Amino acid sequence: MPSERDASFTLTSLDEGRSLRLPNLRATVTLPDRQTFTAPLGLAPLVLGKSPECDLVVTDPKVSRVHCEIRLTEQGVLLKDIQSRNGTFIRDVRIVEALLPPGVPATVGDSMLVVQPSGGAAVLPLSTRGSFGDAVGEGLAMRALFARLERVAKSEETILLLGESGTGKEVLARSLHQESRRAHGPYVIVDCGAIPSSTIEAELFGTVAGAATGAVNRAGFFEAAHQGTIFIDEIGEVPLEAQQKLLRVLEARTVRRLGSTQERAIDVRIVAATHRNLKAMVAAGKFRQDLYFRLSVLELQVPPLRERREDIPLLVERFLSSRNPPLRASDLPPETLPMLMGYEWPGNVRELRNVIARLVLFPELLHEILGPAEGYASEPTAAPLRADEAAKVDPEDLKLGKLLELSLPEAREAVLAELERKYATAKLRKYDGNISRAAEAMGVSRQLLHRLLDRHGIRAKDGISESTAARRT
Ligand SMILES: Nc1ncnc2c1ncn2[C@@H]1O[C@H](COP(=O)(O)OP(=O)(O)OP(=O)(O)O)[C@@H](O)[C@H]1O
Repeated sequence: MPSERDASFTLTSLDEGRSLRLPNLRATVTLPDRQTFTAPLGLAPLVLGKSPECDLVVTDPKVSRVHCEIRLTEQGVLLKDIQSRNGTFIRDVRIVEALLPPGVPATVGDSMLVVQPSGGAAVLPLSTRGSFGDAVGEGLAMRALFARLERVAKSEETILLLGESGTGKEVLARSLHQESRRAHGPYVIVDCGAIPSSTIEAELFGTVAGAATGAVNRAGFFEAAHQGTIFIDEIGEVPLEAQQKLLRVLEARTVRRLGSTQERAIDVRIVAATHRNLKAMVAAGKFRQDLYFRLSVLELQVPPLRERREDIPLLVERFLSSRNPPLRASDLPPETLPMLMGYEWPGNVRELRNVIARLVLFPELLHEILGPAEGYASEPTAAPLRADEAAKVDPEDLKLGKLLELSLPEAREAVLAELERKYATAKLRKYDGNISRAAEAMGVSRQLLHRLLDRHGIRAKDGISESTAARRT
């Protein structure tokens, strides 16, 4: 049996930190009836549990929905219980967090978990920089991603960025453009989640006068991106019919404006992104397989923030230093960083950026902001006030606290921003994350709601389970 420090069981840094030896490991769970569940363990940790959202789904009734996490580290395989009901055990000792020696069984529910090498190791190049364009990150996961981006930036290949909402796909796409040979050309962003499906083709490919009622001669986003880069965000939202035209553009590198027969040659580098599991959408008939294959030649996974907590201090410094006047982490209360490091970050880096902006104004809200009442996993808050009830609120009851230290315009903006955030969160919760229904109930357009969610780092509930699955596919 290999020793606990055997390199076949640890992440090992090579070439003075320029590459990483990644052993080929598998985690296998055997149920009492000998049924087995298995999954490869790579740089991304595996979450084990009964929930279909887990990476290693185990049907043992004594295993919790989310039971434990298995993570490969420089010290070995780290097994961490995630507050499971029946506990996680190594050699009959209940553990909170412990290194799991190779081949040694751990117990989860009535089942046995073993992690073992299964073939040769891979060597992953690591970036020696802690950034790629505007994106920062110094943990192994981001340095491995930056190394791949550095290599593909100069190529002309289409790139597909996958990852949960707020992980940084847009900032990476923009950085790819800046690091590419097209840096002096246009960079055009198309947010397919914010464009109504009825107009998406006109927006992408352009129109000629008379193509439809009121149509004018207009170039689409592809033409606008000529000699530059087009970033197609939320590509999973593109309707099937438009997907077919998109595939044709990707293959022929020509566009035909709606209503025209003329093909126009375009010279565009395509970067697409989605928080959805495109493979699952292909299986469900919602995304064309040929388009997926065309896009996924270079598929890069952007890890969620909870899997790279080591990047949090650097990101906090980045967000604070870009304020006016610039701040440092030491300007925040001392318990801030440990609390930020311990939070789950369902809205990822976007949520971190917004939390920092709020903490700068209201540091005393630390516990309220990062407490269990936030995020969609939490219970709904009390029903919002009706307009007639709101009118009865006595202004004398409002706690002004820190607001009194601000100018009136700043205080007004801070209060309105907070109201907007809580209102949108409550409405989305009520409509189970359905943007269209929430927007309708709020009396605003879907586009405005998208912008509002973006501003506050709120994540719509739809797609959460898909995106969790997307990390592993
Ligand atoms: N590694 C990073 N370094 C610095 N800033 C980052 C990083 N990742 C994300 N951000 C910031 O977090 C915010 C959200 O990032 P971004 O919009 O790129 O996420 P996204 O994955 O494209 O989200 P969505 O899927 O919702 O469109 C932006 O303000 C971005 O600048």
